[in-house]
Amino acid sequence: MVSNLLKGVNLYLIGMMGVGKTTVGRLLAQQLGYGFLDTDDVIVKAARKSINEIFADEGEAAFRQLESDILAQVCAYTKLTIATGGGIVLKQENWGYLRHGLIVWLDAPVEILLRRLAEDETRPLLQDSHPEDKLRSILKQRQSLYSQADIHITITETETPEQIATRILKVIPSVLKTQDSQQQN
Ligand SMILES: Nc1ncnc2c1ncn2[C@@H]1O[C@H](COP(=O)(O)OP(=O)(O)O)[C@@H](O)[C@H]1O
Ligand SMILES: O=C(O)C1=C[C@@H](OP(=O)(O)O)[C@@H](O)[C@H](O)C1
Ligand SMILES: [Mg+2]
Repeated sequence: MVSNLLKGVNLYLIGMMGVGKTTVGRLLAQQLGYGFLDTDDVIVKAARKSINEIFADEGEAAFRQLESDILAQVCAYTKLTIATGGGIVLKQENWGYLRHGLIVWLDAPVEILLRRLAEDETRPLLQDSHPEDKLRSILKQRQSLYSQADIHITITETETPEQIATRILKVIPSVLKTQDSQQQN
């Protein structure tokens, strides 16, 4: 069982908006018998405002601070799957928190992200006249940061959230083995 191997270590899902962190994270938590948290949800509940409202009223920098505060608090707990917001990788200090757990990068071509988010109005950074260009420039800025994850999963158009969760669970043992052997050296 993967959950026995993990010994309560948290899983953090990172990656671009629309890739499925929230959807797949919830399934992974169920399959592992873990709790599930989404940093955006925690922020919305605490602020009693939508992400759009926080960006509009307080600005992106204030949102990023709330995001870091949440991350600092959740890493005190174990047995959690945490879906992060796509921009969590931007702050260097966040990596110190993410590294408490196993970091999974969900990656997808921009075309897929764009199709999924075409009708979506809840991502303030995409409320732009050229959402495709915006997504490409955000990805360019973040790609090297996402690539610091422990696990890289590139999803395809037709893969269901269940199939993606299963694929992640399959690769976890090999990553844990590598980390164990690094610690012994
Ligand atoms: N594997 C998938 N196949 C099809 N649609 C998906 C898949 N994963 C997520 N979605 C859909 O894509 C949108 C974005 O998913 P979400 O989990 O909110 O992504 P993120 O948290 O990474 O922004 C949602 O409408 C969700 O239902
Ligand atoms: O990529 C980003 O900067 C953001 C991604 C969003 O979360 P999802 O990645 O869950 O869409 C949310 O945190 C906010 O709109 C900013
Ligand atoms: Mg999300």
